[in-house]
Amino acid sequence: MKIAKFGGSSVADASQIKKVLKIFNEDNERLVMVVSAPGKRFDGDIKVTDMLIDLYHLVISNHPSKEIDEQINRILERFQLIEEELQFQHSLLSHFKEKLKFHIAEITEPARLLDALKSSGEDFNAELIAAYNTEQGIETLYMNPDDIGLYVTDEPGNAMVREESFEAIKNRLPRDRKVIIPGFFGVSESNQIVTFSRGGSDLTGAIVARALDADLYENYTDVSGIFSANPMIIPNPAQIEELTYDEMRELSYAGFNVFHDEAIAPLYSKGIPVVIKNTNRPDDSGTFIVPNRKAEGVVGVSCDKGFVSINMKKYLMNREIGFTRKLLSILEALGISYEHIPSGIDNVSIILREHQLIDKEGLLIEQIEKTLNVDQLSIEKNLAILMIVGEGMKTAVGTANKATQAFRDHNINLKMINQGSSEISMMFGIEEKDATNALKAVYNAYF
Ligand SMILES: Nc1ncnc2c1ncn2[C@@H]1O[C@H](COP(=O)(O)OP(=O)(O)O)[C@@H](O)[C@H]1O
Ligand SMILES: N[C@@H](CC(=O)OP(=O)(O)O)C(=O)O
Repeated sequence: MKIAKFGGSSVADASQIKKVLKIFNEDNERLVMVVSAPGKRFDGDIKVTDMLIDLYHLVISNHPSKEIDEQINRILERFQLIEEELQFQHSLLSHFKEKLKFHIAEITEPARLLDALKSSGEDFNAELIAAYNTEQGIETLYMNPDDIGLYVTDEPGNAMVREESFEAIKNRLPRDRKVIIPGFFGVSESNQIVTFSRGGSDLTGAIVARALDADLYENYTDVSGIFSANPMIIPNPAQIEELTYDEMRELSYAGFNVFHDEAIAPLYSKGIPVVIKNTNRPDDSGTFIVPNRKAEGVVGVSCDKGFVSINMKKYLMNREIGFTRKLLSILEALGISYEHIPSGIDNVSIILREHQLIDKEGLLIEQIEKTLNVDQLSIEKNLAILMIVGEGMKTAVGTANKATQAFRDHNINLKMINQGSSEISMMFGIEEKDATNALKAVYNAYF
């Protein structure tokens, strides 16, 4: 059995939806399909998820109801166009309008309202596509996360799957009919809609694949696989045939947003392979993501912005037992997670995503000063992290050389280097302003 997830670009309009349904219907192994909200149809278009977020802001800032209604209509027009172009007979538009109005009228807590509205793009699309497929003669069930038992933690906008979901989904999903599920959200213990982080429909697909012990998780998008670098920055980058789970996780975490960095986690224990494929060119072989592979050298280079480094220096830090534990306790108490901790004998830095510090920067600094008594403390913002990744790096000699030489040749100031113990990735901290040049220089050094 295969689980197929189709991203926003694959379900952005009627012609894309027809391609998607052709792929879904032509293979009986494809029992379950997960869909995103309609994405961008052209450069400059707005994703339905972003239109829903705008709707939330209008509601929450008490804009006149006329403006709120206009935004609701703009969102419904996307679905109306899809219905018209599909020549769909049983319009769902008034039902969708009622659902949006219901969320706005009933949900008072802002973070809850945001998640309920944000989830609606996926929810409406799944219901519409399932009804259309049924109308075309292929009985297709729409099942939402509540129906299938996709239970998540209660962290608005950043949910994680709860363990009991796998058993529930396995028991509740029928095997005798095609099913379409909206991606991107689950339900919490208190029965609230909670979304994953952005791009999270990939996670829904992975969760369903694990629950049904699928043979393959197919992730359809608008490119024919994963490239060695972001194609928006590097023209015609080399395509990757096969990646390991660990390589994918490292690369997607640091900027390969073609696949959500947390979507590998549910697949690990069962070793379910993933293939990234192109809805517009379904016969292209795509990129496989597998538990293990024979690897040589560097497979990909990625770069992501928006990092902060909190740098601490204290003379004889290496002799102070418990220093790092106290530091990590401060982060834990403030609910902050970190990405890297490069350190020296008398200094340590914590690398964080900048958004983690919203509303917490002052408190964090205060706590560090009060508890750790450091000699120097500074915050460096606007950092980018460039990663080179490849299982083959474990055995290759001189890998770092090429990158550092590329930085030197392009006059790029290297702020830090870190290699994890798994030796499949190397991280370079640079200034955000250098990110594009650095990626180009390092890509050319390896490929
Ligand atoms: N290394 C990479 N390989 C392939 N695509 C990449 C890579 N890095 C970034 N991308 C971008 O990811 C896009 C697909 O992801 P996304 O926009 O989330 O698609 P979808 O709408 O299918 O969810 C591609 O169009 C491409 O521009
Ligand atoms: N629609 C959501 C979730 C998602 O996964 O979308 P996509 O498959 O288009 O990346 C978002 O824009 O974040």
